[in-house]
Amino acid sequence: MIDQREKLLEIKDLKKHFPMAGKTVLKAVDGITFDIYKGETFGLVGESGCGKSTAGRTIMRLYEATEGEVDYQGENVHGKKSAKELKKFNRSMQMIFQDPYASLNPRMTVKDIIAEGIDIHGLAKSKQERLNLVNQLLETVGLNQEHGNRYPHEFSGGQRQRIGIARALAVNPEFIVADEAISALDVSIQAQVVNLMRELQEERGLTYLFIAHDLSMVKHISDRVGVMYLGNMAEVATSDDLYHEPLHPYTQALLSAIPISDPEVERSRERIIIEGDVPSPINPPSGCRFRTRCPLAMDVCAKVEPEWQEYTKDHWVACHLYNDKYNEEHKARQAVKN
Ligand SMILES: Nc1ncnc2c1ncn2[C@@H]1O[C@H](COP(=O)(O)OP(=O)(O)OP(=O)(O)O)[C@@H](O)[C@H]1O
Repeated sequence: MIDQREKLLEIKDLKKHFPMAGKTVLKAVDGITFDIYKGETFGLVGESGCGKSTAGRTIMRLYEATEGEVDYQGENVHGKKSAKELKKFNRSMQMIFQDPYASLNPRMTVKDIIAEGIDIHGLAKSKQERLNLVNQLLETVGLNQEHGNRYPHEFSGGQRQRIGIARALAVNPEFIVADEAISALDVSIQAQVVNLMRELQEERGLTYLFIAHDLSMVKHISDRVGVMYLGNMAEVATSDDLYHEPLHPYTQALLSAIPISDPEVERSRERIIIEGDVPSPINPPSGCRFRTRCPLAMDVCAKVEPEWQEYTKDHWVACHLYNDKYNEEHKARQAVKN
């Protein structure tokens, strides 16, 4: 089953650097490599500022890549394209934002907001067809026709997110980047929006890149999860593997911070505290970027950047602990401790 998956996107050593004052450069995304399979939900997590949104936007071509490739069904979206090809990409990939209020034009009716993509891509032949499409979309996301004549401020956060989803669906995309799409909503509303997104995924075969800062949020939604740290990918695995057998010390620390409802288990488990703040992406640490906060850092971690390797099937990690050449030092230290 797993080997029949079709790659929708191949992200290859993707970099997005922002030029700052003088000659300084902010390395928001600094060489990430992973695939997204057709029909799956890929969760992307990490602390604030680690580059998740920038990665999502660069994958969608909202930002030009500094280096690397994003192959969408085998074609590099950052390569040279004709206007027609660009339009095709823009239609295939849509984005849902964290704050639907900020991303919905307050002066436009919901009907016109949803119809924007339909107009741009000429998907309706008449006014009536346009209206029919909008009404269908409103129903698809659990709103009704009458809502189309209202303005964004008349809706709750959850309803606004539904409008954002309807707007994204209007052009029949294959791939949707949901950037912290449910983070600002109440927990019960989050569940409703997630259920809607799941239903839409099943009905339309959608592929999601689901960005969130919180591992517990993506746990139930994602087929696979990528953990980012300071512009790099630390680990990618299936949700099950990531939650049950996390390899990277950063993932282990993030997971240990998720509260468990069973007080007995909660009391007995070991919490891994990550000391200090995330270093600056303008001047990231040498070698492994996590080493300044890593409880298991070895001498080599300051000198050599860890290789991105598939350690076990479908489980990728960038950490010297999983490289036989270097982990002798770790084993020796563990032996002394025990
Ligand atoms: N347009 C920009 N120009 C300059 N720097 C930027 C720009 N966008 C993001 N950054 C910087 O790039 C780094 C990564 O930001 P990004 O928003 O991608 O992180 P994130 O993981 O999505 O964080 P958050 O969850 O807080 O949105 C941060 O240091 C941020 O300040």
